Amino acid sequence: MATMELRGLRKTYGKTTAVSDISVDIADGEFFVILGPSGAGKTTTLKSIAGLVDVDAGSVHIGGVDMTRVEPYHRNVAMAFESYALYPQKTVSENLASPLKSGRTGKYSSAQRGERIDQVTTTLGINHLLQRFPRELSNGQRQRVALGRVLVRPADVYLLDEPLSHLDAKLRAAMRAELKQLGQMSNTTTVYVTHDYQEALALGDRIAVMREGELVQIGTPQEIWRRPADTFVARALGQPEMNLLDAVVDAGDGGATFRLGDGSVDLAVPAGAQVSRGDRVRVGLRPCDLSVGDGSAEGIRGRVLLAERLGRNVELTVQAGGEQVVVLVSSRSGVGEGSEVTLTVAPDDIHLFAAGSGGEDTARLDAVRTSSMEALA
Ligand SMILES: Nc1ncnc2c1ncn2[C@@H]1O[C@H](COP(=O)(O)OP(=O)(O)OP(=O)(O)O)[C@@H](O)[C@H]1O
Repeated sequence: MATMELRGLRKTYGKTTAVSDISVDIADGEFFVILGPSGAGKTTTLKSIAGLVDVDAGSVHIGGVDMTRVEPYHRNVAMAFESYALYPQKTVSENLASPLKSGRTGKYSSAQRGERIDQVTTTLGINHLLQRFPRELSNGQRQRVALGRVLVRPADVYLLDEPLSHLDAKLRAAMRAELKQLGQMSNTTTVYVTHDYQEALALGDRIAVMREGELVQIGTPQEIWRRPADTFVARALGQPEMNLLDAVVDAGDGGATFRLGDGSVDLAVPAGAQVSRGDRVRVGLRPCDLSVGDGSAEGIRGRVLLAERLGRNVELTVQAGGEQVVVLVSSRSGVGEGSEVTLTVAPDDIHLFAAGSGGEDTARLDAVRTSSMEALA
């Protein structure tokens, strides 16, 4: 257990800046998730904490101690990689026991080792595999054993790099719950890297969204979901992605009207957004926040172009003015292709971003710095 402070971390590889300026305080026992697309710098950040890369600038403090130039072995940090390294000639049981026999963990009695292995194997659902050799495991099983090898070892900090990436969707969802429970039980500070927003929302005490080497927003799952700081964060959370519709404000101050394409839509301006008549904006609407009524109701009028079944839901693509709006409805709603519909949304679910040209990401107009960002300032 330990607090962790990262200050101004920077790592470049030739002309590539993998991590450009990362600062964050992570609390003792916190489950901290870094969410970002491929190449954002997530793994480099973890390796910087573990001491597996030499940072060009900045510092890493663990438990209040400056670890920036300390050898990885002396940091008391355990890291799980996406690739799953196991000893091929040892059984699963022996693979799990070996981290407890070496170095600073060598002090554990065999009873304590047994207890620890039991706890981790139960959580990861791998007790039945203990006598097998790695070659007798599926990729998903091997990944769980590799994760087990990291988690059996008591450490100040666990660094987990996409540890569920090789599991099928059902097992991933089950393991999310188990991992969360294990994190709470062991109360060990954990930094967890993923590009799966559902995993981030389910697991994180806080989430940092990363883009091109920088942390764009840090906040609780609720803060990041409710108030994404810009359109990049908004699009990173949710599948299908948030609709971003170009609009013009018809009347500012309070209940405004937006012109969407050639139609007008009454949408309340989110509290705190400074907009006036004539301003160009991007209105963000999550597909799951839109309700579909028949064409006679008030709201965004449109026609269903496409209805695609996704399990229990149907994804509708609605042509509304010059815009296409994606909506997620229950398959029982009975709305099909060609239907005339009206889309409505609760005022709280309207996100307003600055206008942009060429599709670049733009900032939230009612942006408030989240508590966690303020703590850093
Ligand atoms: N050893 C290296 N040599 C050169 N470039 C590197 C090296 N490691 C990482 N990079 C580059 O640094 C950037 C960040 O890489 P990193 O692996 O940290 O991203 P990531 O967010 O973990 O991506 P992924 O989700 O694909 O694992 C990328 O552009 C990558 O190509």
